[in-house]
Amino acid sequence: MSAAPTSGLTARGLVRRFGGIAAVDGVDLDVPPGRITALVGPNGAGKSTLFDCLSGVARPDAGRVLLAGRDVTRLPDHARARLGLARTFQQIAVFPGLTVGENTRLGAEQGRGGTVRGLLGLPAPGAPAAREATDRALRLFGLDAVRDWSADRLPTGALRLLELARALAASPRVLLLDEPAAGLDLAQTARLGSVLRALAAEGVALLLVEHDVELVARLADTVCVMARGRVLLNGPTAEVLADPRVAGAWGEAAGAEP
Ligand SMILES: Nc1ncnc2c1ncn2[C@@H]1O[C@H](COP(=O)(O)OP(=O)(O)OP(=O)(O)O)[C@@H](O)[C@H]1O
Repeated sequence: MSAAPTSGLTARGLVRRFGGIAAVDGVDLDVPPGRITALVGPNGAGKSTLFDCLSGVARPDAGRVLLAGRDVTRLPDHARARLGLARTFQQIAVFPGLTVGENTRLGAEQGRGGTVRGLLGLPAPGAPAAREATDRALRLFGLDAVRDWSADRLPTGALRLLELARALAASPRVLLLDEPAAGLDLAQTARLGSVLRALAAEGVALLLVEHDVELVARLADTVCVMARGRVLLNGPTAEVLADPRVAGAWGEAAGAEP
């Protein structure tokens, strides 16, 4: 087991059971700052359940989650969000009655500005900082032209980008993305890729669940392959993708023994 990094996100010995089934079964994972880590594996491998444990949507039955070196295992999702962890979901979740700009602004207001600054004894970030974070997120995802549209007018791809913009507006230090390219066209996927690389270059720690092999090969620094609740392989992208147990198809990992 590697030493716990002082920043980014770390999981040690995570277990999450549903009845008699361990959906996550003793997972160790490091999501370091400045890197893109991809989490892959066949349907039912436990990827979303692991995301739930990391983001605080679910409480693990055993193990620990560290955010920037701090044990957050018992903190709920909103408290982790204020400490710098943002997450998107497989099912797109935006507020349809609000505009694109208002949805994005919610991310800026729920993000780490408030509590982290508060803990440091600094004043709350205030409207200008939130506006700046909102504007930047909208610009990066090409949504400025539709910022006054009601979110329910957006097609699926743009809705996905809006969810990403809202997560980004929180100025996270750790960003968990559950199938961020689902529903995106080629141009939107390319935009997503360049935004994620830019965030990594700024020092954000990124973890993404992604089924698109080419996107993972192009973007990820490290790939973690899960099967049946366990980590089957974890290492540099090229090495993992060349491993015969993965063989170019995530689904085949299901049949391989660790
Ligand atoms: N709320 C739940 N109640 C009972 N079993 C669950 C629940 N959520 C997940 N599971 C089970 O846990 C296991 C892991 O599911 P999970 O959704 O985490 O896998 P996944 O890798 O994200 O799959 P997919 O790629 O299809 O999203 C599966 O066997 C699933 O049926």
